[in-house]
Amino acid sequence: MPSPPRATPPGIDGNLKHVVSGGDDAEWMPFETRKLYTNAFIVQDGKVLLGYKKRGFGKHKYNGFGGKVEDGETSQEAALRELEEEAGITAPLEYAGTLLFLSEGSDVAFHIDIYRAEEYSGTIAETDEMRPEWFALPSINPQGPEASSPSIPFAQMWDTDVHWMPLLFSKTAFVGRADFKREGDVFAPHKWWFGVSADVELP
Ligand SMILES: Nc1[nH]c(=O)nc2c1ncn2[C@H]1C[C@H](O)[C@@H](COP(=O)(O)OP(=O)(O)OP(=O)(O)O)O1
Repeated sequence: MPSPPRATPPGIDGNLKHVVSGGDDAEWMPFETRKLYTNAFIVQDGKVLLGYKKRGFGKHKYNGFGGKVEDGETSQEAALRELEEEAGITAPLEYAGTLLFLSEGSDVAFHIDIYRAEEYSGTIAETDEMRPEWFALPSINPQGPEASSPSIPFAQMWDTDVHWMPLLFSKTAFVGRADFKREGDVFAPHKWWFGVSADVELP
């Protein structure tokens, strides 16, 4: 029997409606402070641009392009700067959602504002940090040109991204939280919750 939806976790606000949640019954991890980050995705012609992270935390995973919001910057300014620094392009980024990410052993919660755009300018370029690659969305037309791109490599991404990416692709603003436990060198998801504003009609 599916378990009932969990209550909205601590640290995320608003009048929200549950979409998906899971994990074990342990408490949500406590945190002292919140650090602001960004993550940006280009979604175009049935494909999404992801970057293979070559160094740093999250190395060897595919992700959007992003990083820390610096002092004096808005999150959107940071998202534009990071997209340019990591993929060499600029884009009319629009807010798409917020993810609160916690990892065992740290009292800092990463508050990640997620952005998307359907067009970009400039030439996509590999950088020291990221190798950009296009992947076909799950809902592609098998006869379309996008079908020649590989499928999104969820097995090589942060494990809970598979739960919110459909909301990103359907342009449904979402909010969620994912707590990860440390298992040796790797981080394993232990509890997650994603939702949307209570007045949103889900596709
Ligand atoms: N798609 C994603 N799903 C997820 O669950 N957690 C993510 C995530 N993208 C980033 N995180 C978490 C993990 C990581 O600790 C933190 C910061 O992520 P980033 O890799 O974007 O930042 P960087 O350390 O590269 O920052 P900069 O050095 O400023 O570029 O946010």
